[in-house]
Amino acid sequence: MRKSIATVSLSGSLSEKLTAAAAAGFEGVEIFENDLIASPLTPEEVRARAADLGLAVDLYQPFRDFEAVPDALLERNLRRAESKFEVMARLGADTMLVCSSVSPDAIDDDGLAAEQLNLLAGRAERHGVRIAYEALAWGRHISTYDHAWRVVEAADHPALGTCLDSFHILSRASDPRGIEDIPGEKIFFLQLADAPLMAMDVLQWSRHYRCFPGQGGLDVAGLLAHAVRAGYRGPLSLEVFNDVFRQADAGRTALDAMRSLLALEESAGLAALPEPVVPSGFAFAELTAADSEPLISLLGSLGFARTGRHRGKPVELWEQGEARVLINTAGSDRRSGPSLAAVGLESADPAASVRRAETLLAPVVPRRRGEGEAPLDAVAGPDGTELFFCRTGSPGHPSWTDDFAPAGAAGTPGAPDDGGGTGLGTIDHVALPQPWHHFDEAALFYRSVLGLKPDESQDLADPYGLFRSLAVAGSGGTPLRIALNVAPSPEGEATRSQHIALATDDIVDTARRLRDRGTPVLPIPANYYDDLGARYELPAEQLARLREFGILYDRDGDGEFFHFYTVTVGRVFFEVVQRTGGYDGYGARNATVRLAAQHAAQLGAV
Ligand SMILES: O=C(O)c1ccc(O)c(O)c1
Ligand SMILES: [Mg+2]
Repeated sequence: MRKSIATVSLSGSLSEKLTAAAAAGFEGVEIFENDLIASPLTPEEVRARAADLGLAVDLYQPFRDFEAVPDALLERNLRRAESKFEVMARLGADTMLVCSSVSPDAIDDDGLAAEQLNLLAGRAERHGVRIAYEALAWGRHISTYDHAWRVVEAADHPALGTCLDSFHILSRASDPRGIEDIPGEKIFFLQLADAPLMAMDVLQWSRHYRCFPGQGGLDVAGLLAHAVRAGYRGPLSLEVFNDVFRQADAGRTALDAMRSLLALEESAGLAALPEPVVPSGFAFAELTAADSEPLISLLGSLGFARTGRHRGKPVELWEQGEARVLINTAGSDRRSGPSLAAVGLESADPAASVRRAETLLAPVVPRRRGEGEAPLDAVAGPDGTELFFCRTGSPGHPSWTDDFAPAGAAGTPGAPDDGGGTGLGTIDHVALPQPWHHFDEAALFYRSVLGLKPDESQDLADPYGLFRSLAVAGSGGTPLRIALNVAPSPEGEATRSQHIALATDDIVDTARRLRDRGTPVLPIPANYYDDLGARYELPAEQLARLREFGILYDRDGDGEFFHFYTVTVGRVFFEVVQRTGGYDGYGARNATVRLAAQHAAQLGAV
């Protein structure tokens, strides 16, 4: 369907908003009145600018506080409307949004509201304009979509229809099935917005926390399907009031918005996109380091062995069990230290993974491929992490591992025969910090592009601010898991630490081996274990082991989670985890202790 966006959803000047919307592929815009009033461009110039960009002005909005007023006010309101119709003619807009009145002057009388809306529609018709009447969730007397429709139906004018807005409908938990009782041609406009589920005043919720469909907790796809079944064929228009988007780059927000609409059409059964290929696990995690010594020393102490060297690039492969880490010493910044630059995702069909990603506007990473090297396709995630689609060691398919020549000499640290591993077998998850103003974008990206399912998002206390985290995961017994987070730092900049979590079947055994090998582990305060003893009836012996090795603990039903951390090198640290009994989380309740311990360790190091 045709895709539009309200200018209120994007940052910048009106002209910047139009440019961003067009660049992302939108076909129309809703012009928000304040954006026009604040613009130095005349309505004619806005119209010409939009036309040059291939954008139609689908809606002029909003006109407020019109209906059900005493006679004296009615005349004034009609005059006000006339002057807006003139502006609309200059803009080339043919539909005006009128939102339900919030004015104390409005009278609680549906008959009067209908009568006056009929008058307004008559005036509009003479200007070639249609009126789309929308119930604001906080309207004074009319606040639900079905009520607004009853009034529109009673007003019975061809130039009057209704505007449905998913936020107003779903925020009030109205039953959207009633949309199908409205004749499609009387739904003049459809505005789409999602929002995180929050218990708060609905006006504040609407004006500050709306987000693009797929980024919140409302069933926008279900609502859209009802509107289409009712016969609605007009634009799908995003109207998102959001404090973060107001500050973010408009071009980037517009792309995020378009990705949201593409995924929404798919969810509502209106369009078929290339199927997502849900990654089944991690092929590798790639760390870049100009000086790889500290990293090599840490990986070696974790029991990893250097098993391969890339045939064409300064990249080493380190392995333990099925956990693979690449160390790339080319072109990275010496000052920032080691960082996680890429992850390999196991895909049953890498080419199909890329097709899906491209369709959803993920930037494809240009790839220089040496002669005879396996094809390796990557897209960039919202934080810049490269995501490679891999099919590792599958007979009959090229594998990225073929590009590595065996490495490692007996007797050197990290050589395959240096005494064996420490029980670490796979990458359990990776944690990727996100820029704070792209957090919602990241959630939608991983969900739509990779077909991962988001968990509930968590807001946790960090000693110096708020730590926000959202996990996304695939399916199956050992699903691919990625934790997205935003953390503050004392300098006010987001903490950019990334981590790789490695799984063991016996965490105490692994911890003991690591201690023997001198692996630097993050110390956990004794108070934590006193509290753990009070909260859970853990056997004294077990509690003592946890305390001894700095292991954190969480429980969910019958499932248990044990985990501890290494120190941080550059931007990166490792976590060791053990899951039992179907535990599906990440030990979020321990994050506050972990973050405090990391801040303390950092201060200690300074
Ligand atoms: O918050 C508002 O005032 C407002 C205005 C116009 C809309 O379409 C809307 O949904 C909300
Ligand atoms: Mg609206």
